[in-house]
Amino acid sequence: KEQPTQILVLIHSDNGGTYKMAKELAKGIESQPNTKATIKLVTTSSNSSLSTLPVATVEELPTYDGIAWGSPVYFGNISTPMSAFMSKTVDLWTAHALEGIPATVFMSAGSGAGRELALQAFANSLSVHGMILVPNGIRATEMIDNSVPQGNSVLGASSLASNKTVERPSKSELAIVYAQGANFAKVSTALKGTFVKQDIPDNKTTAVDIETVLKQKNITLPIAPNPVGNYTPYSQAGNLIFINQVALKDGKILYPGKVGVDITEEQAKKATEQTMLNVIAVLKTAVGGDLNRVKKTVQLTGIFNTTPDYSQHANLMNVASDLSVEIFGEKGKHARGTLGATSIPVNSAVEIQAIFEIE
Ligand SMILES: Cc1cc2nc3c(=O)[nH]c(=O)nc-3n(C[C@H](O)[C@H](O)[C@H](O)COP(=O)(O)O)c2cc1C
Repeated sequence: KEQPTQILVLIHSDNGGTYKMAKELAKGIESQPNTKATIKLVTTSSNSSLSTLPVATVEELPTYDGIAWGSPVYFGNISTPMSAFMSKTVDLWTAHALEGIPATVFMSAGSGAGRELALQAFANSLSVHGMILVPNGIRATEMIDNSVPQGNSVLGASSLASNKTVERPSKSELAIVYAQGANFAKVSTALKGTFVKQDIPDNKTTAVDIETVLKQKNITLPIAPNPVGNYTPYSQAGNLIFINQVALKDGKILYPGKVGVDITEEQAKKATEQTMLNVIAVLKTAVGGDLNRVKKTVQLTGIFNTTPDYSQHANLMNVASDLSVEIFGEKGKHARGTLGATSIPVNSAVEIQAIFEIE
């Protein structure tokens, strides 16, 4: 049997409107023989009900037979996270990697103000990549209920999410996006094999999605602790992020005290792990939720509450270093310092100071 036509439905969605459209588009795609639609986000959604959706990497885009792009309308344009994702595709553009791949666009708007401008703006970016734009024309408009406002557009489906005369996306809007998906699948299948799948230069092809790594390794990030003084949870200077954390867990210090006196080394390691998870939770806030933007762990400094004769700081700190490498791979390798202190704020056994480079 021939390989199925693989179509990526690539979206940004925070309130879920774009996602509902994406699901219907995917149904339309899969209504066609031997086609498969995969919905992925450009970045983790702020909506917890979408938190299980996978996040796409830029590098995987040229591996599909077609890409359907979906975004909320932001001021008559594509949304900021969609735009940020698009900005990461320069290497693909240089490599002509998306040339000739079919693309189609759909959007969730609020009032609908500027939505056709926004759909067109989407198409502008995709034209720069030389993708084959597949507009929707007046497909399925004969099925729409004209007694309520509808988000139909010849460029691609849209939804008037804040017009609540009917539930949104409305049945009519869903019918249009379904028809768009079905047509897009036909075009993608027809054009399969007419474009050369490119290898992407440099080692970026091996990039892994950090959220997937966290899930695979069963690592749950805590909620980033709030500052308790006149300072910020992180500070950014250029592309560098500076973070300092102690072993706070749910508002209390995990295993407080002096290593070897109040707590065992095993407990100190648990405290170190918690501290490093706090660091990464804050880092996630610093990169707007997208840990794939972390380019490098630059340096980690571990300060431990120890007796004057203690010498196994490195052992304790390995927990934090291992976690960095486990999560970020090669990019997680770093320079490191460790030292002992007679006391640490709020009687934490450990404090970690961290510096990361981000893109
Ligand atoms: C910063 C910002 C700008 C927006 N600008 C527009 C706009 O120009 N026109 C419009 O119709 N809706 C606008 N909206 C509303 C969103 O497009 C709308 O809520 C959309 O349905 C959200 O999609 P989602 O449910 O997938 O997150 C804007 C929303 C935000 C947050």
